[in-house]
Amino acid sequence: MRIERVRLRRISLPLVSPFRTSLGTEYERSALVVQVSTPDAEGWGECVAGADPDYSSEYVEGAEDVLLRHLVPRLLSAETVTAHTVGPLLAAVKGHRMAKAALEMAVLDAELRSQGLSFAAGLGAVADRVPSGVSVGIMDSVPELIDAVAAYLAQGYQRIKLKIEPGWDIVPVRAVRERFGDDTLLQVDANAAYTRADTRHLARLDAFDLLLIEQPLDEEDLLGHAALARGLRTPICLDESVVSARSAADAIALGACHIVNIKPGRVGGYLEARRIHDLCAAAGIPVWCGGMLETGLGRAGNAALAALPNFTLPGDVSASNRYFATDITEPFTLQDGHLTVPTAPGLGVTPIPAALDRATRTTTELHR
Ligand SMILES: CC(=O)N[C@@H](Cc1ccc2ccccc2c1)C(=O)O
Ligand SMILES: [Mg+2]
Repeated sequence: MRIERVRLRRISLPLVSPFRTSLGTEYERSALVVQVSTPDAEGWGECVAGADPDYSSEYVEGAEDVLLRHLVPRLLSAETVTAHTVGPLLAAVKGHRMAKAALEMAVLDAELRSQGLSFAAGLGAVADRVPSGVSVGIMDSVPELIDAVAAYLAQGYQRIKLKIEPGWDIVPVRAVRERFGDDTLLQVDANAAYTRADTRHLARLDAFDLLLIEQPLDEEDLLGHAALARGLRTPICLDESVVSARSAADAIALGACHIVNIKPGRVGGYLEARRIHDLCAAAGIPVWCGGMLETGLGRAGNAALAALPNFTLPGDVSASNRYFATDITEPFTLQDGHLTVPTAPGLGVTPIPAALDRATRTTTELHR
């Protein structure tokens, strides 16, 4: 395909409720929507970088700058581009995986739409719906947490993930386990808030029969996670540490993780996400699809990815209304605890022009 024009929209969507993690509290989602125009089709992508470089080194202004200055020009000057050649075309630019992922996603969307193929068909989905889990933030009190979890379970969420940090871990996890019983699927996510010195403290979580503990230590501390894995019964899951298929292979070989949270934006795109899925399947490591407070665009791609065979644990692909009162696409809704995998060509969803315009703060476009 020949890329004629690329449009970047900085958008902002208010969150239905503040979302607090060990990284801080978010009140709105600032994101970047990428639109690629080719003679055959339009393609849509979403950059998952947050407002601040706290989850990873990327942040939305930086992503916008590297796209405009270094990434988009490389695609506009190429004679033809396919989703599989985006990675090699951009390889000379180091890092910036979330920015690259957004561009590859838009090219993949345009390519699949022009072929009349859905993301699910293109990626190799084997299910037409996926079980939906939910990520629950740190709250001001345990009673508030219990009320929030009760509401999500009533909506049908099949798995509860609690954000934890030092000072908010054992007590809230015990309260949720005791209030909602042993059959509730429960896991925690520390966003790297602990250190190796916390091993004995984190081992106290073994009492609560958790599915996993996600990213307890610093993203670069693979040996620390391997040592922690030897000190805990609860399986270790990595998120921030897994930035590519190579880093997934290294983490698994070092015994640093038993489970992987796959996020297409964090690893450079849906094609690398599938490589990690395949590598983990070969290694007997189950995976699940993480969330980055995506709009319906990223949510559509993630629902398709989560339908691949080794995604055997419920992911954080929640309904749109977990985060947004109004999405920029038709909302994803929970049906019997599942999200339906889109079947229309490409992502299967497109932004609703009025909603996209309302959320748009700035638009920049580059032509050939
Ligand atoms: C659903 C979930 O827990 N997501 C991330 C954390 C997270 C939380 C808030 C975010 C806000 C803006 C951008 C990225 C963000 C990532 C995680 O699994 O670790
Ligand atoms: Mg996480």
